[in-house]
Amino acid sequence: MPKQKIDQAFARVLEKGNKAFVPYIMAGDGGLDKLNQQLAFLEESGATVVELGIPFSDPVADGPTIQEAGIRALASGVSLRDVLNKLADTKQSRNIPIVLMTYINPIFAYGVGAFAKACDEAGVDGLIIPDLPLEEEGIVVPELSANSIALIRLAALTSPKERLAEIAKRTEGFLYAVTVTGTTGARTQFKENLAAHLASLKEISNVPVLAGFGVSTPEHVKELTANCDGVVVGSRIVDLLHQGDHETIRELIQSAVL
Ligand SMILES: O=P(O)(O)OC[C@@H](O)[C@@H](O)c1c[nH]c2ccccc12
Repeated sequence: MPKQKIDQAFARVLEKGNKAFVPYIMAGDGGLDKLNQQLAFLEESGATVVELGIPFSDPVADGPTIQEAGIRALASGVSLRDVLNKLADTKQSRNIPIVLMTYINPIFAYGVGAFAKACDEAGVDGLIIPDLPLEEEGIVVPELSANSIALIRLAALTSPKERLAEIAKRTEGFLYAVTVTGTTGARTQFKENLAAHLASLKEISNVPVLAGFGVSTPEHVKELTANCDGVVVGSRIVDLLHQGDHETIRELIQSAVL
């Protein structure tokens, strides 16, 4: 029951009074051979769930750091199919839930039914599809549900109240609260009214609310988790992993622990 695996992972962390930490890495950055080792390192370091990006040629939601990681991964010839095969081969060696981040196009190219089945076989627990609006998600939801794969919805800062309510109602696993307007990438400061925005999402969500986009320091983690259940950190982790700075990654993950 993959969906439940995500729910249980969050419950375990939150019950202890800690906050959830979801690192994002780009699959195939550094070579696909490294993937299993990278996932093991994140699991050991205390990550709650891992968000694994699929390299894509047209990453419209991504800023420079993740675009470059995608270019490195594509240059080494990594495809969605390769990532799913690698995850399936190494499934027994990990416990941490895996959420794939991919745009809708590679899913179409794969075939929605075949993709959902391959995700299940690979031990994928959830999906983030940033360019799939609520109105269009009917094209994937039945196949994902049939394979117990959670679809994590994104709440934009600019969404009107009624839309946020619908997103909160439908999301599975967690609610991804996007903290900025714009693309992914480390930032230095957040909007003043962000705390209130996160608190209002907490009120309407039945699942954990995680803040992501721009989170890059332990101070950010503390600041944001005062009003939500955890954080997603992408660009900063991608950078540190590329530099081989495992110690700083570990410290960042541990900043979510009380
Ligand atoms: O890189 P940042 O600013 O830390 O943001 C998280 C992010 O990288 C990760 O969740 C992500 C990567 N690509 C995305 C596309 C859409 C939504 C989310 C993502």
